[in-house]
Amino acid sequence: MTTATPTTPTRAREGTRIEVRDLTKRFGTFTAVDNLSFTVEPGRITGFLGPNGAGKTTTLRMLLGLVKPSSGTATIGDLAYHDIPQPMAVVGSALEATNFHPGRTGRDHLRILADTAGVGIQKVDEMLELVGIPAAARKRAGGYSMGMRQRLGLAAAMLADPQVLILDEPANGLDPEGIRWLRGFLRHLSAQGKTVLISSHMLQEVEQTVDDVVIINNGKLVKQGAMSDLHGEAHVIVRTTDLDALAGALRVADVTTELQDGALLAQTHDLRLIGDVALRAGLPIYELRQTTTDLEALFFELTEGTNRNLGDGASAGFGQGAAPARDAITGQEGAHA
Ligand SMILES: Nc1ncnc2c1ncn2[C@@H]1O[C@H](COP(=O)(O)OP(=O)(O)OP(=O)(O)O)[C@@H](O)[C@H]1O
Repeated sequence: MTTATPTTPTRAREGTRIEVRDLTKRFGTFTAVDNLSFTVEPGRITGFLGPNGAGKTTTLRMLLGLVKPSSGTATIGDLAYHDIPQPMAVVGSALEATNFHPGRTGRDHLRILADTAGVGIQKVDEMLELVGIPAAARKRAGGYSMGMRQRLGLAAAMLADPQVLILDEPANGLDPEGIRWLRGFLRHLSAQGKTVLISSHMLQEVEQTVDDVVIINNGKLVKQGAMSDLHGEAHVIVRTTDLDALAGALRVADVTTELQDGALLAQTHDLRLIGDVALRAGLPIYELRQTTTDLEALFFELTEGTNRNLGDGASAGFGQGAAPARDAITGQEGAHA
């Protein structure tokens, strides 16, 4: 049996993994990213989450070779971005939706990029079609809505059909229909085995889109895992006339319950089982539903109270974080890197 396995076919089969190991970025005395480690798997959509100023963009910029880490590594398919031979063919990224020259049409933007990436010009129209802005692409990007800029950014990222997609706040500025479209678009890509990493400062915004989450706060990892784990165990809330009688009947069916706000909270996700038990016990059902985790509350719990970007007296809501150390002139995070 031969042991010589060429690297590229193996990667193509297994997909390309993103690995962040002990990554730290200091801006002067301020630690924006603090010893961060996580992995992003191919064939899955991973949400990179954290409140404003948590260090998401800085991490993504280090992954894309735009900011030099103070220590640690960030690799894509085992290689640092600068070591990837044809990076645009491996990684597509959209970091800032506002980054387009306002006087240039969307189509011209893509043409220039296609040229740089050595991609045929026919790909430009194909991508514009794919992201749903073929008509708008003939207009100057300066007149684009935020949603249109997001779509153009996505088209640019996809031009060279990369294996890995890294998108900074791609849902920002999209209406509900746009978010639904984005979800379908990203699902399609992950189903092809592509590695998709998207950042967001709102868990709810991406909860139906992502398979996995990496949550950070103050530059540090708070949680990594499957989205389904965040939802926790499903329980059932059931309301009837005689809670004790139903609790007894459920105990016989091996379902434990506890009283909660005048209802029973049953340790199962099986609505039908509860309904059948109640029917057999001759008890009417007034309410029967699965409980769902309040993701906003969970996200708040994971990141609350300690947000370094919120000034005194500011409530720890999301979307309110100031970014005090951001470059005042360019607004670019990597400006001093
Ligand atoms: N070039 C820089 N110089 C100094 N501080 C910086 C620089 N770039 C980022 N920071 C600071 O690092 C912290 C992390 O910023 P970053 O933009 O990575 O956060 P984020 O999680 O992407 O936030 P947001 O959701 O607001 O985009 C912030 O406090 C920011 O002000």
